[in-house]
Amino acid sequence: MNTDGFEASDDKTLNVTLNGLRIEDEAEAGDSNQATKIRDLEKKREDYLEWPEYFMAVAFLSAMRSKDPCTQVGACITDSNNRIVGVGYNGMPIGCSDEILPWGKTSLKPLETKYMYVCHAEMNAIMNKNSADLKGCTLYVALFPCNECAKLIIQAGIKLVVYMSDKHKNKPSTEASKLMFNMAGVKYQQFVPKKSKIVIDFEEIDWNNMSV
Ligand SMILES: O=c1ccn([C@H]2C[C@H](O)[C@@H](COP(=O)(O)O)O2)c(=O)[nH]1
Ligand SMILES: [Zn+2]
Repeated sequence: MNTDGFEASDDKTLNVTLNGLRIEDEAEAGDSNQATKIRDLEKKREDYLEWPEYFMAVAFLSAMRSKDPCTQVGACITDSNNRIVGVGYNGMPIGCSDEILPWGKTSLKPLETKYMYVCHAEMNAIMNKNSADLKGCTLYVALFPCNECAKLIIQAGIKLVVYMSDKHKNKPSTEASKLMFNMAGVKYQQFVPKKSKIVIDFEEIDWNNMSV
């Protein structure tokens, strides 16, 4: 065996011993791509999701549950140990049929628009909490919270809001949220993704390269 842990055998098969396991490869001895690939399996991955990206991705995944035809919003609340303590997305209240309540927004009759009924993602994430309280927690959310959600966030004791888009930044509701956050000492910061894409392609998962 050479110093790389590779063993050239007579039949031109590359035999590699990793952690006591013999990995046999069809590649010719000296195939450096294959050698690099196998060596990479011994090192810690470097392209894993960092916490903020993971939590924002959970918020976006949750948004995919929303039945709102125009805007799907998701939220994810985490504690100081990086544990997820609540997730939510915009939807109709429990027991109120989302087949019957309206999803439109253009009717001149307020009762015939979704705005009268839909629970915002932030509200649902707070209500869905699985810990005793949310004091000192962080909320990851797709849109900068409206003033109603800002009140809930403050009352829940959440201390940091990480948002993706502030497309409503000129709306009075956003101004009110910021005013209240500033007064209450809730910090907010825009999320800057390090990866432009996070993809889960069930058909592309390479099970052969996983030890599960
Ligand atoms: O902070 C927010 C703001 C909005 N939402 C929800 C409420 C509605 O279901 C949609 C907004 O609908 P538009 O058609 O874009 O007016 O988003 C939320 O969950 N959180
Ligand atoms: Zn809201």
